[in-house]
Amino acid sequence: TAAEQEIQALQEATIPSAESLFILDFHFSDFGLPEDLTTQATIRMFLDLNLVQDFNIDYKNLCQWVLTVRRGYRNSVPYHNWNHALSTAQSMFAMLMATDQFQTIFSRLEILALMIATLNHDLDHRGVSNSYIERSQQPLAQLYGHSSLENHHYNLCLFILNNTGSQILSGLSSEDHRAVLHMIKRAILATDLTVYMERRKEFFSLSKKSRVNWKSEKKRDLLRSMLMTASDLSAITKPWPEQKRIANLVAMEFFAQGDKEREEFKIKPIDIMNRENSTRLPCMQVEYIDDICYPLYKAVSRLFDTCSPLMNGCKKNRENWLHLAA
Ligand SMILES: C=CCCOc1ncc(C(=C)O)cc1-c1nc2c(CC)[n+](C3CN(CC)C3)[nH]c2c(=O)[nH]1
Repeated sequence: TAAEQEIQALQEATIPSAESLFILDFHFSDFGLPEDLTTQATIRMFLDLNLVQDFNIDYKNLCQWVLTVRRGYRNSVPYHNWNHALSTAQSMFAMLMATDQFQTIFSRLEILALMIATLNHDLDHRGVSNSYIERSQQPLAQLYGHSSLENHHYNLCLFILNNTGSQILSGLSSEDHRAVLHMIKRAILATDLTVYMERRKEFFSLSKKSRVNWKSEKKRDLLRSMLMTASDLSAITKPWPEQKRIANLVAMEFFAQGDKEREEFKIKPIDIMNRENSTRLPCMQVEYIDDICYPLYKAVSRLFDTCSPLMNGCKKNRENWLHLAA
């Protein structure tokens, strides 16, 4: 079948180096990257983090797993699609590869969990938020209640990992298997912005300490969650042409939800989802950066200065949006 041929082609492909794919760069953009190179870039990340070797991952299973995860995203959705999943995983990869401290703070199993979680964190996203799902009483809301979407993303991640032919965790001991699934679930649920807003205060105070004892599992869990959000929102740190392009995709998706909310629920959508506010998009972006993004990148950069390109990119985009808002 076509799927089997695609797995075969990926399995036989010579995977380009990280340098030639620019996946070590914080300013990486997958814009224009052909689809088959996006799957090869994912394989390259797993290879260069030594995960294939450390966890005895069968290479054919890894290829099938990557292709199945890619197919799990809807290309009908402007922003929350495979490209967003890949960029999120690449941001995590760039931070992990740039920061020696992460190699000592995190175990190999934690690195594996973060890479699986970033790639799977928005699986089957429909381009609408939790609040829309809950209001429209979609089955997902009945099924999962709060963080309904993130629970759905995790369950699909689990489904693919259990699928014959894509069981990349089959080489793990049962203890490691249980531990990595727990960390993957925590990491995916951490990408719900409400969870991030609840937990970030503790992280910000940690970032002001001169020294942090990362031996504590509680602190490492918090750090993993914050790095998930830093990766998830990393488009806000990209060079202006890329940020502008992404903002248009996000706006398309948000305004489409706003239109549906007006149509189906006869309600006025929130500001960022209200197409009538599109002229105020720049100043909404400045607010978004000030309230949600910049404080996170500042805290991460304070703890790990190798990640400061994320903070600087975010600061630069604030200036760019402010200039447009004037
Ligand atoms: C209409 C949207 C304009 C474009 O918006 C964007 N463009 C680009 C990026 C990016 C990451 O590069 C991000 C955004 C962007 N994303 C936003 C999100 C989801 C992460 N929220 C949540 C929902 N709200 C709670 C109610 C907080 N507000 C946002 C915003 O104002 N802008």
